[in-house]
Amino acid sequence: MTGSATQLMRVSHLTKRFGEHTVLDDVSLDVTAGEVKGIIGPSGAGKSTLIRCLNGLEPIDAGEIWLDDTELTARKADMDALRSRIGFVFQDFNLFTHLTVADNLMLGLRRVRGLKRAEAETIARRELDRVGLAEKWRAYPAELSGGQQQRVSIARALAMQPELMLFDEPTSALDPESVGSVLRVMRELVAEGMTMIIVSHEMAFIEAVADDVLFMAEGRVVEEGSARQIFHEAREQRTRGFIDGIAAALVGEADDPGQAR
Ligand SMILES: Nc1ncnc2c1ncn2[C@@H]1O[C@H](COP(=O)(O)OP(=O)(O)OP(=O)(O)O)[C@@H](O)[C@H]1O
Repeated sequence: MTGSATQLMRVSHLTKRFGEHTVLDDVSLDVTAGEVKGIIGPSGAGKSTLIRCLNGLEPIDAGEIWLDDTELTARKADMDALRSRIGFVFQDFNLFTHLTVADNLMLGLRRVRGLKRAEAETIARRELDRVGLAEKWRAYPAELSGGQQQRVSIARALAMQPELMLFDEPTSALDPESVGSVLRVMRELVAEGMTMIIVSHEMAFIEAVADDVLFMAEGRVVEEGSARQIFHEAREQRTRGFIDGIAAALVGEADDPGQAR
């Protein structure tokens, strides 16, 4: 790939259709190493689909996705090798429910990275400790709260030592108390300089941590800019309407304490 040495991912002119429905329409974006990119937009904008395409979970119809100098979308791409460089955190955790936390964490290390049990265990314990759940080593996912399961899922992704972490609405399935615990772990990753793409409806969090924000609607990138620009000085009417709508909804919640989170 040409361009700056610090560029980690490049997405050019990506188009994705489900049948007749064009869900992503000519989407382009660049991610530099250490950058935190937030993706926001209304329901159905294509945010989750985009992030699934970036991890090779959805085939694309046109365009290219590059990770460093390797094309993810090439027909002969080694997807296992590429995916082990990209950590993915799903909305619904996606832990294996029949495996303990320990085995969830070690599975990729042993199967994909081919590590011996002792090596895998050292890494897995370190990552579980990092998300504050060392004591849950032998627990099963069902014995954990949603927030704890999501932190295990983050630890599992981190154990593979990814260069890039993708988060697809990581807190939207959680109760309000758990949201804070997951966002705290994510803030620590930001502080450590992890490269992250975060799809989230937690606007205050995105505004606080993102270097760059993409506002999407109907499968297109409507506007991209700094958090300050998107949240306070948006150029596009569509972006302003979305941000103002959220602000109005939050004021409504504050007026009605029964609805407030
Ligand atoms: N597997 C699928 N098959 C058919 N249509 C799909 C599929 N996945 C998503 N879609 C459609 O693609 C569009 C974009 O969905 P997507 O989940 O990417 O949006 P989103 O911006 O993440 O929305 P939300 O914020 O509600 O999660 C929607 O119209 C959705 O119905």
